[in-house]
Amino acid sequence: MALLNGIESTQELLDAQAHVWNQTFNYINSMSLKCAVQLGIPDAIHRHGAPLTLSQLADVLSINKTKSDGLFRLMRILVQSKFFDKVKALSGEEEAYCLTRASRLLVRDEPLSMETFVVAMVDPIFVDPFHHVGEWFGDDHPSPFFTKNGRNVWDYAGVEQSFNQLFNEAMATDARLVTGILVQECKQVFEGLETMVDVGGGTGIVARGVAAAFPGLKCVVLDLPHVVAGLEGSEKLSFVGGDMFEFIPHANAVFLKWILHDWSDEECVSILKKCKEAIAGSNKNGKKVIIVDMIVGDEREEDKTTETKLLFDSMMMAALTGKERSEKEWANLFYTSGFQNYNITPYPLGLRSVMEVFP
Ligand SMILES: C[S@@+](CC[C@H](N)C(=O)[O-])C[C@H]1O[C@@H](n2cnc3c(N)ncnc32)[C@H](O)[C@@H]1O
Ligand SMILES: O=c1cc(-c2ccc(O)c(O)c2)oc2c(O)c(O)ccc12
Repeated sequence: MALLNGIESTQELLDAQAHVWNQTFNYINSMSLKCAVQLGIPDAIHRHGAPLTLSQLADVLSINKTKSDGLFRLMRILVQSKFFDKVKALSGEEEAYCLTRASRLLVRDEPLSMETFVVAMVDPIFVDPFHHVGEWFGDDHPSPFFTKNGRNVWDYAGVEQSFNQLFNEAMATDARLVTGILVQECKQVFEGLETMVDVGGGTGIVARGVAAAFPGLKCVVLDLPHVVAGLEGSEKLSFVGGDMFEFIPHANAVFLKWILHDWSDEECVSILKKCKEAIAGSNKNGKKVIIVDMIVGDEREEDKTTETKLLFDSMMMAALTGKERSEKEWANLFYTSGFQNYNITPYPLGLRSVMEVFP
């Protein structure tokens, strides 16, 4: 006899309950990560230069002594989620915590640190829109972020300086990590270019790195006025405040990293048409649009990769009007915008691909 529609055995019933628990409380993984970063646990272990026992960790973090059992439990869940490892302490039998690859990326002030990214993305201002997704399905607003804040992300950044800074810093952490890989592993994409405009290039980290790596190349960063305000260029790098839906400075190539996934298909076609105009005047053979974004729907990939891409897709829906696209959806955008062909370098950047689109 079925215990519940479709559930035949006690084991199935209990497995289903456990699954509901697991998914309901999944956010506690994010919050535990937030707490580790807030307390500076990755820094403490890094500074010590060797694994730290629980009591050493409690000492260096100056936590309230009555809370050391809490620290043990926080570390236990973070070992489970692979942010720390447990090893034998140098001094003897006691167990001690060391960094994993993931928590090495959370050490503050390291060149490739993602600490600011984590701090930003678990801040209530970034999390709140997710409490409004249900409401958004019934209203006329373009995104749950809009439902919550009465403005879209970019307008909000224009009026709330703290949000603007947090968002730009979060993006900069990714730009730092990606730039080194781009200029080393994807040289062929930039070789031969004399001018490139990084549209929505934020604070200019990618453009600065690419310009430095290719001697004959000058870069322009186009971003909204509140993003580029006060930024200093150089002989090889200049900043332009403006709107990519209105005008994109002319160049041999346009670079778009983490731009098109922010926007709907119609909005992407408008952007891509402006990109086409920007490269049209160039007499170089190499004229193209270079896109760095994810491609979803590769059946050979691991479950966790697909899950992470779908998390990004949901984030684009909650924060903006964008989405993560399959290769077919990307190709559709390119052809609808008047481009003739494209070339994909799959996964030089982990979950993201590099797409070159030709007029
Ligand atoms: C997700 S961020 C990506 C930043 C950068 N490309 C990176 O990957 O680090 C999107 C960028 O697009 C910019 N942006 C949004 N609307 C824009 C517009 N209409 N014109 C130019 N830039 C815009 C934002 O200010 C932001 O810097
Ligand atoms: O990591 C990101 C996070 C967000 C984001 C914005 C507003 C929110 O309320 C929110 O919860 C998340 O926006 C991004 C984006 O727009 C990108 O193009 C690439 C990455 C991110």
